[in-house]
Amino acid sequence: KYRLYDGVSSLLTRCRTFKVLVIGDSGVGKTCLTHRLSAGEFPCRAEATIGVDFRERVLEIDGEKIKLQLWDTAGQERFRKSMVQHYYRNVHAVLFIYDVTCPASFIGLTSWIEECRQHCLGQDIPRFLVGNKSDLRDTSRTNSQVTQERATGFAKAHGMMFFETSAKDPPKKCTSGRRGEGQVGSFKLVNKKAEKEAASCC
Ligand SMILES: Nc1nc2c(ncn2[C@@H]2O[C@H](COP(=O)(O)OP(=O)(O)OP(=O)(O)O)[C@@H](O)[C@H]2O)c(=O)[nH]1
Repeated sequence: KYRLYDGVSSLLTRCRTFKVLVIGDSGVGKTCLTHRLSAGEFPCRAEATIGVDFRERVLEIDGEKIKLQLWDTAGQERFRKSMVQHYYRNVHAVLFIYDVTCPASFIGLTSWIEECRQHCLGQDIPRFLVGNKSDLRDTSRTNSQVTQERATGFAKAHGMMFFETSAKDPPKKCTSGRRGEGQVGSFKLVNKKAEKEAASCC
């Protein structure tokens, strides 16, 4: 039986939900990143996503509880198929993920941008470029990796905020607790202009 108490308590616990779409080539680490964001740890094993997996993270921003609903989508075409149109419905933000040690996954971003265009994703929807696996970055082998300069230029050209991170070994959190100082949670902001924008939006 539905009681008044249940109604009031569900009203009190309800919070605004934001749908965040996570896209990128297969193997770039979408599952591991969303797992890190929701559970705070690197999963002990990750299998190829089929269709979509959902994870959640509740944040408190300026005293208000906000729920991020992370849509971890399959990078492999054969596991996406007819579901794609559902991914793009009522999206609040998109994370474009690539692997910093895999230039092909960076080049592949153009087809993910094209997919967004085909599904009429509005230009007003915030887009974030995320270079994952920074723990594997080898500074002596810049040719076989995606440099931060290259990614910064790409992000600027496509109106995205750019972060580099590692689901496995994330950069240390900002200790001062203030925003816009180069890090947002365990994501490291690379673009200075974006840094200012982040200070005003999160
Ligand atoms: N070293 C390192 N390995 C990572 C990191 N993130 C993911 N991996 C590894 O990369 C592989 C692929 O990770 P997934 O999270 O399954 O990749 P995905 O993008 O979800 O792949 P699909 O589901 O096929 O689209 C796994 O072996 C992970 O352990 C990271 O930050 N650092």
